[in-house]
Amino acid sequence: MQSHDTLPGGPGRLAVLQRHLVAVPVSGQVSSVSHPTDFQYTLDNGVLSLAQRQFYEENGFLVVKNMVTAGDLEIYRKAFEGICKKEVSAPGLVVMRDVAILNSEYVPDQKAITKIQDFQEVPDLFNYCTLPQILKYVECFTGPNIMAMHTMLINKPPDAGKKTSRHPLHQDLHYFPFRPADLVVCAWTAMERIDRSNGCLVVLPGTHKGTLKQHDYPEWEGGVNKMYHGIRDFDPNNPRVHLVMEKGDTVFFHPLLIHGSGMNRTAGFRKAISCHYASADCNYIPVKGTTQEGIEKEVAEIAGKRFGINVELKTAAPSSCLWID
Ligand SMILES: CC(C)CC(=O)SCCNC(=O)CCNC(=O)[C@H](O)C(C)(C)COP(=O)(O)OP(=O)(O)OC[C@H]1O[C@@H](n2cnc3c(N)ncnc32)[C@H](O)[C@@H]1OP(=O)(O)O
Ligand SMILES: Nc1ncnc2c1ncn2[C@@H]1O[C@H](COP(=O)(O)OP(=O)(O)OP(=O)(O)O)[C@@H](O)[C@H]1O
Ligand SMILES: O=C(O)CCC(=O)C(=O)O
Ligand SMILES: [Fe+2]
Ligand SMILES: [Mg+2]
Repeated sequence: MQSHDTLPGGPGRLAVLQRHLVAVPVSGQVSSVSHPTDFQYTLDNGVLSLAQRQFYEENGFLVVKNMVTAGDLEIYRKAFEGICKKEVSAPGLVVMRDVAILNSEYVPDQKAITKIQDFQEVPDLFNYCTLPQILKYVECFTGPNIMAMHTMLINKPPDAGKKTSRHPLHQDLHYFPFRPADLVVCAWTAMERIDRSNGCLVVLPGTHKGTLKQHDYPEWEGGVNKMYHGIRDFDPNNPRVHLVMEKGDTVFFHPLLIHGSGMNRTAGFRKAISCHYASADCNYIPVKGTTQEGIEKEVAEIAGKRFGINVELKTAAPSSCLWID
C-alpha cells in the first residue's frame, strides 16, 4: 500500500474525509457473538451484527432502515432545487439532462435535470457524505480512513415514453480506476419511498463475488443516456431483487454488485442521494488494455469539451475523480 496522499486528485478536487471514526457500539446492534475471521468484505468494528456481516458477505449489499432524517433530506432537496434554478453553482458540479428531453426547450427547473454529480463543493449536499450514522457503517467496509470519491443526486424523471429513465444493469467499479474494490462502498439513500412504480434499484445478489465485466451501451430503441453503460452478458437466470425502500432508508453496496434501476412510471421525480467511499489505502490503477479503457476515453472526451482544452488524464478516471495536468 502506498501512502495516504496517493489517491486524491488535484488540490480541492476531491472531497477527502479521512476521519478516524471511533467504533462506538450501538445498543441493540452489536452481537455479543465473536465473529469469524474469514470474512472478506466486511470488518468488525462493532457496528454490524454477525447477521448483517453474513448478509453482506453473501449478497454484496445491505439495507439499513431509517438512516437519514426527513429534516436532512429536506435540506438536500432544497439545495438541489437551488442548483436547478441556477441560484447555486459550484466548481466541478456536473448537471445532466435526460437524453429524451435534450432537444426540448430548456426550462431551468428540476424537471429538466435527471442527475447531478460531484457536489462536494456544495456544503448543504456534501453534508450527506459526512453524516456520522452513515460513516459509522461505511467504516465497516472501508476501514477508518475514509474518502468520499463520487457523489450523486439522482432525480429520475417520469419516463418520457422512451424508457430512457432506466439505468441498465452495471457495476459501478467500471467507472472507478482505483482498487482494491473490496475497500470501496456506495451508500445510496432513498429521498422518498421508492418502489417498482418509480424505478427502484434492482440488484443481482452475490454478483460482487465475480469479476468486472465488459460494459457497453445497451441497444435501446429510445436512446441511452451518456455513459449509461450496461453489462451485456449478465446471467438472465440470476435472481433479481427489487429494493423497495422508504424515505431515509439506505443501501450499502459493493462496487462489483450488478445493479440497475427501472423505468419511472409515475408523474413524480424520484430522488435518491449517494456517495461512493473508498479507503485511503486505495490506489489508482492504469486501465490501458482493460475493460475500462473505453470509459476512460469517453471521460477524457467530455472533460476536453467541458474545459475547452486537450486534457490528459493522469489515470483512467470517472468524472468524479479525474484531474488535469
Ligand atoms: C458510479 C456512477 C459513475 C455510475 C453512473 O452514474 S453511470 C452514468 C454516468 N454518466 C455520466 O457521468 C455523465 C455525466 N454527464 C455529463 O458529463 C454531462 O451531463 C454531459 C453528458 C457531458 C452533457 O453536458 P452538458 O453540459 O449538458 O453539455 P452539452 O449540452 O454541451 O452536451 C454535450 C454533448 O452531450 C450530449 N448529451 C447531453 N446530455 C446527454 C445525455 N443525457 N445523453 C446523451 N448525450 C447527451 C449533447 O447532445 C452534446 O452532444 P454533441 O452536440 O457534442 O454531439
Ligand atoms: N432490455 C434490457 N436490457 C438491459 N437491461 C435492462 C433491460 N430491461 C431492463 N433492464 C434493466 O434491468 C434491471 C431489472 O429489470 P426488471 O425488468 O427486472 O425490473 P425493472 O424494469 O427495474 O422493474 P419493473 O419490471 O418492475 O418495471 C433494471 O435495472 C433495468 O434498467
Ligand atoms: O437509479 C439510481 O438511482 C442509481 C443508478 C445507478 O446505479 C448509478 O448511477 O450508478
Ligand atoms: Fe450504479
Ligand atoms: Mg422491467
